[in-house]
This record gives sequence, structure tokens and C-alpha cells, in this order.
Amino acid sequence: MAKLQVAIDLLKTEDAIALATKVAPYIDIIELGTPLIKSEGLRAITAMKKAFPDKKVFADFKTADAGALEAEMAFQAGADYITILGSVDDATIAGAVAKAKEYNKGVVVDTIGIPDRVKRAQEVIELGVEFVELHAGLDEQAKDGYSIQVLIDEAARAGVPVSIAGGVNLSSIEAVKNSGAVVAVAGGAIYGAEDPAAAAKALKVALSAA
Ligand SMILES: O=C([C@H](O)CO)[C@H](O)[C@H](O)COP(=O)(O)O
Repeated sequence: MAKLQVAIDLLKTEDAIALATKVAPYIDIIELGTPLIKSEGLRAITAMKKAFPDKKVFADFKTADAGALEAEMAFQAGADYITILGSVDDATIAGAVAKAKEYNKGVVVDTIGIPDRVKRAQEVIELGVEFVELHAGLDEQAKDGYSIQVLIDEAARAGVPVSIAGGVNLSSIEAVKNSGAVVAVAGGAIYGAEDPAAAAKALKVALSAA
């Protein structure tokens, strides 16, 4: 069954923990979004892992260089996963993967901005990453004509473990599930909902349905 990841793009650690507290029963992976980490630093990761030791904590660093160093920073702070940008040199990804092996943690490659996400996913999986995020960022989603269907189609033909991030919500979750993605990432659909717990529960139920 695909896992559910909540992407927390809030700016304060206490708000992030308050949200995670509401949705945790339905969530497998808690993502600290890039804006949150930039706003609060590594202590946001440490605080989240301390609050939820049994959940996987995902640090969305979107690292572009010094992969080993940034991976070590994230893992020492308490992260279980770090993201490295797929558009960077393979050496940056390989450095982070080597560090992940040392700490028994994982690297996720983020394909944001990459024209051929499937080809790059197939390449970087060979470097030892856990899974690849097929990702349309918030700015790409805001463009006219954006549809998550592109990511769903890519996941179905990727042939490697992928997550989908880019506006996953209740309307798209069934198609995301059927695409074979191993993780569905939902940000705004949860943290922007009037009742985040109900939103997370509905997504989890849809992912769990036979
Ligand atoms: O990674 C993200 C983005 O780059 C800002 O950090 C989002 O968390 C990701 O796109 C998922 O969020 P939604 O698209 O709101 O589901």
C-alpha cells in the first residue's frame, strides 16, 4: 500500500508540530518543507523527531551541492530522509547516499524542474536512492493548464519507486494510488484544509481502499 506523506509548508516549528499532532494517526512520513527548514533551521527537524519518534521524518533540503555534508547535517538532526535535487551532478547524490548508508537513513531525489523526470528517475535510482519524487512545485502548479495527471502518467511508466508531489488531493488520490507510486505527498490539501485531521484521514482511507 502506498504511504501517505504530509508536506508541512508552514514557517514555525510549533505550528508544524501542532499540525503533525492532528494528522499523525493517518500519516506515515512527516515532511518538513523547504521553507520551514529555511525559516527555523535544523532544530525544526530535531523537535519533530523528538515529538514523533515512531514516524519517518523527511527533511526537504533540496540540496544542490555538498551532498554528503548536508545529508550528515540532516541525519544528525534526526531526519530519516533528505531530498537532493535531481538536476545536480550525480556525485552530489552519490555523496548523500554514502552518508545515508552510514546512518541507515535514506535519500530521495526531487525531480522539480527536470524536463524528463522519468529518465532522470531511472538514472538516479541506480545510485542507491530510496525513491524518486516526481514533483511539480508550487510555482509550476500555479501556472495555467497545470494538471497532476502528468505526474500520474509518469509514475505509471517509471518502473522505479516514485512518490508523487504536486497538488495531491481527494480528487486525485485514487489515480495516484493506481499509478503505482510508493508514496503520495500531500501538502496544501492537508495543512490548508479546514479540518486537517479529516483531510488526512480521507486521503489515508482512499489509499487503503482495495
Ligand atoms: O515540496 C514542496 C514545495 O516545493 C514547497 O516546499 C511541496 O511541499 C510539495 O509540492 C507538496 O505540496 P502540495 O503541492 O501543496 O501538495
